[in-house]
Amino acid sequence: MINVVCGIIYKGDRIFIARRKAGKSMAGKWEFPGGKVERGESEEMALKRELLEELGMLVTVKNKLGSNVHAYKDFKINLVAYKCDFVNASFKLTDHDRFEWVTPKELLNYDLTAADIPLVELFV
Ligand SMILES: Nc1nc2c([nH]c(=O)n2[C@H]2C[C@H](O)[C@@H](COP(=O)(O)OP(=O)(O)OP(=O)(O)O)O2)c(=O)[nH]1
Repeated sequence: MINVVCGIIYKGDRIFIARRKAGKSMAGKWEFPGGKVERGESEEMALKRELLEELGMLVTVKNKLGSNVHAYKDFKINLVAYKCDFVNASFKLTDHDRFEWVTPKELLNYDLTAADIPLVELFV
């Protein structure tokens, strides 16, 4: 099982989502950004590190919203979601090719990764 942490990043009433770029696994799918938790790292540390690396983004990590275990064809992930408040960002994208700030209701209009869809119910 792979432990992945992602941020439900709020700016006012909108949430940040980003599209995985060509060449990545699940290219073209939208996600809540984040990444794999490394050995010795807390989930909060991993999330802050990944957001800085992938988006040049600084957030305040708040409470854990929930998690979802999803079995893809080749691997299984435990995707843990934390509520975050946006602070600032350079938006220099390394792993994504688009991003949007959307209302919770708009989220399901995007082609999210399969693991993300049950998470949406936690905050819509
Ligand atoms: N960050 C993030 N990853 C997600 C979400 N939903 C989902 O299935 N994933 C998957 C995609 C990846 O298999 C894994 C996250 O790893 P990652 O994107 O940090 O992977 P990586 O940099 O090592 O690159 P790659 O091997 O996936 O190409 O979790 C999500 O909402 N956010």
